[in-house]
Amino acid sequence: MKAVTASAPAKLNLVLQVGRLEDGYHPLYSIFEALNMRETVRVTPCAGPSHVHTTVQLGPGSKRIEEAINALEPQQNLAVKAGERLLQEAQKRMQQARCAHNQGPRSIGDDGAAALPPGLEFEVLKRVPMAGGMAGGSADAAAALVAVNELLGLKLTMQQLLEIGAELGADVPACLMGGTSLGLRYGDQMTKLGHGQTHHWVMVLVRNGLSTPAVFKTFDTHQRGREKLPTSLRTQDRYKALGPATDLKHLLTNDLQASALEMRPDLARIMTRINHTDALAALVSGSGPTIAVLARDGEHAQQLAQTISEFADVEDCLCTHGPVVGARVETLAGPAATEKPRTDVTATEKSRTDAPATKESQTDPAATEKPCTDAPGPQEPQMLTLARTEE
Ligand SMILES: C[C@](O)(CO)[C@H](O)COP(=O)(O)OP(=O)(O)OC[C@H]1O[C@@H](n2ccc(N)nc2=O)[C@H](O)[C@@H]1O
Ligand SMILES: Nc1ncnc2c1ncn2[C@@H]1O[C@H](COP(=O)(O)OP(=O)(O)OP(=O)(O)O)[C@@H](O)[C@H]1O
Repeated sequence: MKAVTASAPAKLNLVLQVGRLEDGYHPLYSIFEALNMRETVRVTPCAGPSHVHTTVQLGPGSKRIEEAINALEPQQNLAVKAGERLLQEAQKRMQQARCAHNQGPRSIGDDGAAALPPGLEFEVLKRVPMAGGMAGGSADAAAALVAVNELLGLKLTMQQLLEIGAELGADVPACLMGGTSLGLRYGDQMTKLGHGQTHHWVMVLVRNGLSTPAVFKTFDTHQRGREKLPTSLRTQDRYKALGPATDLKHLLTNDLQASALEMRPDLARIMTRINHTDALAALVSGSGPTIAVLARDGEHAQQLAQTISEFADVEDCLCTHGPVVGARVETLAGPAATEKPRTDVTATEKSRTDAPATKESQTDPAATEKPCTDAPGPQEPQMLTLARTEE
């Protein structure tokens, strides 16, 4: 059994409308755009229990984030959770095959060529900030699902992966699907919106993360939940989400923004200063604290990144764009993700004098961005109703 490497994108909620708390979760009406900031996960079978090592490529904060992620118990890491979930699925299938064939094949493959490994080794190359509101952990889970599906020859469809992904975290389906997508209910009822124009963003990073449950809690304290949410895509939203930046700027909405800004006065100050630049628009990304700034084009994004990176409390600015393809296999036996040279330095780092803001945010050579028209892998259904069923 060979190593498999897969990648998955970060997300930005172009629209995030939030309803009132129901059974521990808030219903949503959200339009996601997959960003060209990709997490890469390399999976190898191993003889012992599953384990994970993460390398972070994020400029100034990398070492700190690396330590925090590597300090997590393997079973708490979303990449491991996702991979183990599929390993269990493979074990279940093998058991069923054994019963059906009375001590039949030892593997999940029809030929019984290889036994299942006891565990999996994950090497994660992280380029999405931790607890930044861009679904970095969910992207790790999405990449791990696609990689382990391939490694174990499970042949699960996109629909099946989306169902499993939704059980792991609310943002995992968006990272699997990529492109521009609508998420209803808990973000688990997904529809792909088709092919949109490219949008250029500056992702403004600050030093400390924000906990998603904590932001939802503040939101509830102020009873900010909408009584009613749209139950299907609003036509005007589709055009704005897929259209040029000049139309998109009129769509951007985040119901969690007020709560995130309230919890973090530093963000509120940065937002005020951004509003005095010539950016088309700015909003908090998901539950924050990252702020997404919409630019006219790539050059404008670089200029904005240069300006904003000088603001107080801004740790770094990353230029990126979307929409891009969802989770996909990159190579069947490529070099370890962590062995790849950092050819993708991107950040406008305040502390770095030799790195002008002229490069795009990450593009792993193995994960080179392509327009989302070439979305590979399992077939994408148009409308998907996923695991979290109504009680
Ligand atoms: C805010 C968003 O990023 C918008 O895309 C997502 O809804 C959050 O996605 P996520 O981080 O993958 O969230 P999960 O890991 O599933 O949930 C973390 C916690 O956030 C809260 N949560 C999450 C999603 C949701 N629709 N309502 C919630 O109240 C719950 O307390 C939950 O226990
Ligand atoms: N592979 C992982 N990468 C990052 N965090 C992880 C991972 N696995 C588990 N976690 C836990 O999940 C928490 C949130 O991580 P993540 O980086 O996905 O936040 P986020 O980007 O704000 O998420 P979202 O936008 O989906 O709300 C972390 O604080 C960490 O404890």
